[in-house]
Amino acid sequence: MPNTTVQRFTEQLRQANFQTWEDAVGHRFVQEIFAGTVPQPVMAQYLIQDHRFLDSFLTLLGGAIATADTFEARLRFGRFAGMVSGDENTYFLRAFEALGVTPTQREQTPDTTSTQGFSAIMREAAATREYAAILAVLNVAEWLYQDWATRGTKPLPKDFVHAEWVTLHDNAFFNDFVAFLRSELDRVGPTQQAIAHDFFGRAVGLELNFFDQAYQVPH
Ligand SMILES: Cc1ncc(CO)c(N)n1
Repeated sequence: MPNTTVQRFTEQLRQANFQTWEDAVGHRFVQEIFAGTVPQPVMAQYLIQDHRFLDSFLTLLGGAIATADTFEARLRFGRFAGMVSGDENTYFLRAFEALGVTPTQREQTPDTTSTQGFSAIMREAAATREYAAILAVLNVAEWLYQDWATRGTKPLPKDFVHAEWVTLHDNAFFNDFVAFLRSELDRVGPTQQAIAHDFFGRAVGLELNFFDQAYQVPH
């Protein structure tokens, strides 16, 4: 019997980048987060870089608020921007404190090439003013993180720096938001396939590089 199942558009995007996606969600960093064994210099480097990622990410969310075609979508992006600017940002500040990362260290650490790459692709996606392009990057950032965070084994490590990095990406609010992002891209992506594939594929590559580059510090 012919297989007549039509895959969701977001599933097609993931399949088109399957190996890179799997390499990212199964990365050593993810394994060590669940084991509670990420070396301190690696966690510090990762979070310094990721706090900058968050800044560009908020720019992209602003683009989503501006280009979404429904009020309901704008409200959801607005609520998510509130969470990122609140709970998630305070996690970073508490983690820097616990890891002994000083403001000077944060300032003096240069951007890695993947941080620069993320900043550039998020600004590029926002500048297209194409909702599908913006959604493609948002989907990778949030869905790929939800995927690794929900695949790991419980119980979580005791240390909040490790445990909370999992729970920030595996909770009811976050899971709902990822479901919303996917349904939006399933809805608007099929008429914007080329741009959606382009941004999605590049963002998956950057996610893998981002994990790799956290280990490019002495540890
Ligand atoms: C690099 C990266 N990708 C995705 C997320 C999830 O928002 C994050 N915090 N950092």
